[in-house]
Amino acid sequence: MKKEKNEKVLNRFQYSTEEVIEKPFNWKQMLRLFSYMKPYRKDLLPLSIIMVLINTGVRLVIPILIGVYTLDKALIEKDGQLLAFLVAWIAGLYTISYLANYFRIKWMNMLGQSVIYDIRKHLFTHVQTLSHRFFDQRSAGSILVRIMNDINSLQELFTNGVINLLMDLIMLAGIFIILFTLSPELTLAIMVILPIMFFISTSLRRNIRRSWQTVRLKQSKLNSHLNESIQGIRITQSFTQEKENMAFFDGVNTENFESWRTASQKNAMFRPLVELTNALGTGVLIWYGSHLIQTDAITIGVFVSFAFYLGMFWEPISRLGMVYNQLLMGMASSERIFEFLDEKPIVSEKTNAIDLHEIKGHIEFEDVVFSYNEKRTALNGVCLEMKAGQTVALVGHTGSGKTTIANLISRFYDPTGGAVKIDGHNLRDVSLSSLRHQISVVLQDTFIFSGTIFDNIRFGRPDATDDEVIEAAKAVGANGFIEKLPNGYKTEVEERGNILSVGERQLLSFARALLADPRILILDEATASIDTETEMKIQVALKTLLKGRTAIIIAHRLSTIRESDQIFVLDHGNILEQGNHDQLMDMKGEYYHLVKAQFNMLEAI
Ligand SMILES: Nc1ncnc2c1ncn2[C@@H]1O[C@H](COP(=O)(O)OP(=O)(O)OP(=O)(O)O)[C@@H](O)[C@H]1O
Repeated sequence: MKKEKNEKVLNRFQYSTEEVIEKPFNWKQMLRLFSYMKPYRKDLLPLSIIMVLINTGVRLVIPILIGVYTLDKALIEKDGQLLAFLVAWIAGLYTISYLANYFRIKWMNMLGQSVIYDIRKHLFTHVQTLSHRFFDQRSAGSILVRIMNDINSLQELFTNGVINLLMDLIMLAGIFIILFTLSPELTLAIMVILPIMFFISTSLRRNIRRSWQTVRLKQSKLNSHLNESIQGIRITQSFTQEKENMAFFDGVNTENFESWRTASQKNAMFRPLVELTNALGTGVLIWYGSHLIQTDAITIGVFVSFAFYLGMFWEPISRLGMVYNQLLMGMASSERIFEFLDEKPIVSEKTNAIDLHEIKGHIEFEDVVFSYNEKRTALNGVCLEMKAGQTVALVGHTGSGKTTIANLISRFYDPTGGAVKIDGHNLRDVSLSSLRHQISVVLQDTFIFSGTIFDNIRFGRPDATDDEVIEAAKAVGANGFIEKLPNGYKTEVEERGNILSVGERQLLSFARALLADPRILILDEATASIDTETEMKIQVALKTLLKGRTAIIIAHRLSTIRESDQIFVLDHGNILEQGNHDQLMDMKGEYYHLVKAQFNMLEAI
């Protein structure tokens, strides 16, 4: 029984994680990704490449100077002057290599960070233009993951990968050419370690990286659970679900721990294996190299140069393996990023869209049909007219289409059939910003942004002065509670405005809307019950807010409905009745029954 209960609880927590971390190489996608480097092709990119070339060239030359020239020539021939000259050159070259490396890292990091900054900005700007339908189909978390994690995983590729690839290829080619020139036999002999090195730097490393990826997935699951638990703590406590919650947490925490243990065990194998391979290479060099010295096939200087180059082998091979892995990961991440970037807003502006100047606020729905998806129609040929300056109430059962009508007026969606017109302009022909600039939407659940009360009210009109903000707050009766807050208008409120009550948040959103001074106001009245005093304040505030503009209210309060100029009664996406309160009551139809059932206050009317 207990187990069954737990299983039910576990079903509650379903976190989707985007697990595809690698994709096959795709040239077209790669070129598109690298096109983000274009703005830097005249400064950071060439500068970094020059530093790479200098650094690689210098590092390739130094072992020859040490082995072949210093040992074989200056020391064996006891040429003091040549020795001093070579030592000075080697010291100078090391300094150049150090400086070139310093600037390479500095400019490459700058290039990588700038590209990441640009991609993130591009993606965020684009996501902001997307239609509501895009957000209907995705959770905020999955969008966040793309803007943060997927772009982060490209960071290494751009910061180190791309340019290091060039450096490593030149370095490896350079080492081989020099080694072959010095001694082809010894070169072939020490090549035995190459396949092992490639194996370690690609397969083994990928295996380790996948294990770390699993750790990250487990961590994000843990994060999601923690987030949900803290957000929903009040509900958890009131339903006494702490034990079940803890059991689930324990499971995710253990998974996280186990995945970490596997990854760190694999990781621990890496370094010793690399060192073992290096030791194998050194063994071959000593064994076969000393044989070649004895047979006079090579000099001691060549032997020493070989030892230096052998030490330089690992770094480029290891990094090539890493870049390869980064490229595969970059493919998966960039595919997800491009999927968002290629998403077109469903509600788009025509190229010759009209800018609506000061509108009057006359709204018409002409035979409007709309569905969110193929399965169900939300509006079935709705015809309605709202005259400029009128207050219109939309009433009806839940799911009858009230919010949909409001959404179409703001043009968050386009109708599937028919037309929505404002002042005679079909909304399909007007520019979105000029339309939305003149409409304010006040939602039931007022969104409070983190910032001060000032910032929150000013959201609708960022250029408003402090005095204008205070005036708007006074007009809707919000000034009283704001002044009682610890820092008045400068009080910091959190993301969801937890320190404010439902009624206070409503008043704040009224002040925000009043300050924006829209021609059309869409208001989804809060359903939450609030105390009579606040209720009265809200009613008074509403009167101020509605004055002089067209207002569409998704009404839940009888007092609001009664004072409306017109009421539309909706049912399953159709307008059943329309008129003012008295007319509709006289009809004794759907409205009459709705009022009777919902408000149970007929006697009072
Ligand atoms: N984003 C959406 N995607 C798919 N279907 C939706 C979406 N929003 C609403 N619907 C569906 O469209 C129909 C009308 O919904 P709408 O939100 O307009 O109703 P409503 O009258 O405002 O209801 P409520 O009073 O509960 O807010 C409902 O069947 C609803 O399930």
